[in-house]
Amino acid sequence: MSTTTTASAGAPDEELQWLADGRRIAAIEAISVSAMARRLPALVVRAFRLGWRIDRASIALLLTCQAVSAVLGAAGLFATTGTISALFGPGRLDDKLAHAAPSILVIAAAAGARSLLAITIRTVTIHLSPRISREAEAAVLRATVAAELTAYDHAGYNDELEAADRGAEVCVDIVGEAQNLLAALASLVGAAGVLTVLHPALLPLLVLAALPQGIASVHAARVQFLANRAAIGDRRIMANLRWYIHLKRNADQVRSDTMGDFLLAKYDQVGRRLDATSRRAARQSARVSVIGAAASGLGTAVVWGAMLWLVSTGRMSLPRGGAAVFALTAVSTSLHGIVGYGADLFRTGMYLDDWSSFLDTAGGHRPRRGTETPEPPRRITVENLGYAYPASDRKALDGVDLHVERGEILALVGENGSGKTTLSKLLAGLYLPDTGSVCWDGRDTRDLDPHALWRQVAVVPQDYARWPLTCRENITLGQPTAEGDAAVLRAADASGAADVVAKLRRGLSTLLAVEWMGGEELSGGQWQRLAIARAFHREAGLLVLDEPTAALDPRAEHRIFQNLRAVARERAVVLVTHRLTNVAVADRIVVLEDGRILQQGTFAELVADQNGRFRELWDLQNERTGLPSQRGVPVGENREPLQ
Ligand SMILES: Nc1ncnc2c1ncn2[C@@H]1O[C@H](COP(=O)(O)OP(=O)(O)OP(=O)(O)O)[C@@H](O)[C@H]1O
Repeated sequence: MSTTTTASAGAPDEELQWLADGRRIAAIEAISVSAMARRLPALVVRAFRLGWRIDRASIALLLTCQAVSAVLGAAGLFATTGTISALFGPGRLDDKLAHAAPSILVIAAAAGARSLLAITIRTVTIHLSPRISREAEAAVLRATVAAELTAYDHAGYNDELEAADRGAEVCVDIVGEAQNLLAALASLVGAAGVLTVLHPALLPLLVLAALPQGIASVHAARVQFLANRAAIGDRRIMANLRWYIHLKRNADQVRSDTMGDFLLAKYDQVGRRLDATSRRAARQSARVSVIGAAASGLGTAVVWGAMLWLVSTGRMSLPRGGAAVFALTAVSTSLHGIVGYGADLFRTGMYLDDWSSFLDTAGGHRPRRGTETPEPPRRITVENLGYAYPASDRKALDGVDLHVERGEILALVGENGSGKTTLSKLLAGLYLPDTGSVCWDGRDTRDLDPHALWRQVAVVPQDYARWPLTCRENITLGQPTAEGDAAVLRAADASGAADVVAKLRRGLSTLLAVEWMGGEELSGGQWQRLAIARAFHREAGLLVLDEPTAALDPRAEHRIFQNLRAVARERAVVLVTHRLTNVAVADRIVVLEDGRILQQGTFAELVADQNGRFRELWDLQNERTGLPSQRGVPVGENREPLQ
């Protein structure tokens, strides 16, 4: 039994879990209901400010419509009370009707004008909201693109990114909700004025009656938000599982490995965890809402009772009592509106907090490096380099010293996890060292402007991107050189991608995207040829090739390594590969083990070192191919069981 198996025996399997920043979740949970209510004005301002940045005219129009509508609402209500007083007052019926006619006209005109204003407000909001959402999404995209690559390795970053995406999605609602809240507030002011004129005691009573409902609604909104926030992780895991199951790249394995039921069971397991969270939240928010509604119902009964008492004891005349019924209904509708819309706005505001706090977080990962612009490097020097991934307590690289020069091919070899890819990323300035240094012509990568540095870097990563763009754009990456297609075709020729281009329906102009996006699909090796072509096309001083020929056929692979010497003439080339026959092309080979350099030298030197790791790996590879071993012993006669 291996050590690993012994160590893990008896321990329960780890479950899928989404890594979140615990401090942020705790801060969200600590927000009290009263703090939430106090934030409402700030949220309204924020909604309009967001809109203001995008379309000032629309926001100005919305605010004007809102104000005019409020004034008309108050005028209508005044006219209503005037009409009721006239109709219920003493005198002959035709006199009363004549007296009420102007008020009725005002009511009709105000109602008509308010309808028109409501249509205008709705139209402008519909037009404005998606643009706000798009702007919010674009802000998230800009922030992620501008952040350091290491941001993705920090616990909580992906969680916040996810929450920010959700925040950007709901931004579409915020202007509408702020509008509704303002409209309800404006109606309240008008109706409250009328009610106070009728009797000063009614308004405070009504506000008291609505208060419990208000508190309960905001409380329920908070519970709902926290539940949604807590469920983000599980939702994200489910989305990822769905993606793994759907993905065309995995579809054959899901079938041939008969994994469907197993994966669906995993999906279901996370789903049940999610259901439990939602159930808890629904129960909690229902409890709060019931208490709020009961208290509010009781309060409303008290208000109506008070009004009846005022009328029956002659403290308020009957016509005034009739008018007060209207005013009371208007005030209570407005109050309920304020409570409901306020709770909506608050919930959206919390999502918006996620959005803006992610912009801050991503901002926190924005490169803090120098501003010097590097030339294509003549020599890259690595001294005492140490690096550990943020989420790991093990060093991926430790005490590494090496150099690579223009015109030179440096090969990095070593077993899986020995640190080759990490080292190549540090050479390319994608990561910065924790200790020691990486210097381009004597200048520390920490002091260089990152974008200027990356313009001097061409990378073929192990997992290269398959951009849903045209074939030409997949090679130029949207950055054509002055030579245009001539340079594209030259790079395609050197990488073997020219054969691929020749077979495409519209050559370089063919869209390369999965079928459902209207493009042609390539094979894995064809994509890899394009990935190499894009690196050859880039006018960069450092070329990093990380397993660049893993998917290539022998002829294509041969061509790449034949051309590599010519490509290296004007560049420093770093080649990472497990195929040791390919590293014969390198000027120097560095063998890594557990993040440290174990050996370095030329191919001939390393093969000649009978006891070295390179020679061991070389023999193992040759054994498998059945080629005569470099020790001169035919492999077939020297087989030992591989561990
Ligand atoms: N994003 C990451 N977060 C945490 N640890 C990582 C991360 N990427 C790599 N590692 C760890 O760093 C070590 C070096 O990884 P690296 O990818 O550099 O190895 P490699 O030599 O390129 O491996 P391979 O031959 O399999 O490509 C490994 O132990 C790996 O587990």
